[in-house]
Amino acid sequence: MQSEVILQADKIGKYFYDPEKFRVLNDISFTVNQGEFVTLVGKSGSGKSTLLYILSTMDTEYDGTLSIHNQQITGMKQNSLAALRNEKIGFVFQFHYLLPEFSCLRNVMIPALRLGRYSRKEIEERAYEKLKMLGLEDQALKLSAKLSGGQQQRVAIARALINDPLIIMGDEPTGNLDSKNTGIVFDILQDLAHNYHQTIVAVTHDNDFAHRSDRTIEMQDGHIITTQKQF
Ligand SMILES: Nc1ncnc2c1ncn2[C@@H]1O[C@H](COP(=O)(O)OP(=O)(O)OP(=O)(O)O)[C@@H](O)[C@H]1O
Repeated sequence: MQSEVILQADKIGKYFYDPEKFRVLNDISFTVNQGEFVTLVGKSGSGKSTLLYILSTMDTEYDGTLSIHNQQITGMKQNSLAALRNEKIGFVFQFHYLLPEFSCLRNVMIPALRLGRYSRKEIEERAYEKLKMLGLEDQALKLSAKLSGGQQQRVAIARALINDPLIIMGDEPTGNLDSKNTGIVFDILQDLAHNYHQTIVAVTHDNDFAHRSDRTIEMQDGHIITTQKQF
């Protein structure tokens, strides 16, 4: 069965001024299919975060075109983009950005409350389901600040999943974790991709993490230099 294309970047380019104009991304083209777990790697300064920011629809100043699930994103108005982002993209960052005064359940509910598609009761049930999927059902009512770093990152993954996003974007999702928790978070992401067809694109500096993903896209000086399947 042919997988659907979830993300398509076509000749993405970007300039910064520092203070002279310089090209930070040049002619970046690739596609990501449903259920693929792709990592973006490359030396510091190669343009990974800049690219992820564009792919996440947060930066709209670039050349080329970006499509998500065959919908052209480039040129969309900011308010439509914000709605699309909340509904279709889940984010997992290096730092979990959970609200410490709220329970884990409440933290996970937030993007769904913002989306406004489900009743509060349904949202609560969905949030509980996602926490259960990540082995955190016993922690649901605890304050997020009371959890360990690894558990907090799993709550952040549950929050990223609450609206059943088309794609999860990770910006160093294990950058703040020890090796044991890195392994746990990697296994969760891989399970989501392989068993739930969740599409994932993550920037990482962790070679081991990258080598275990389905495909690495390596960047150098704003170009893609290799894109290789991992076996
Ligand atoms: N807002 C900005 N204004 C000017 N230059 C910038 C800006 N943001 C990033 N840069 C420059 O663009 C280049 C790419 O930066 P980027 O953060 O995308 O790299 P990266 O590969 O993610 O690096 P790291 O691995 O260190 O996070 C670098 O030379 C950086 O200094």
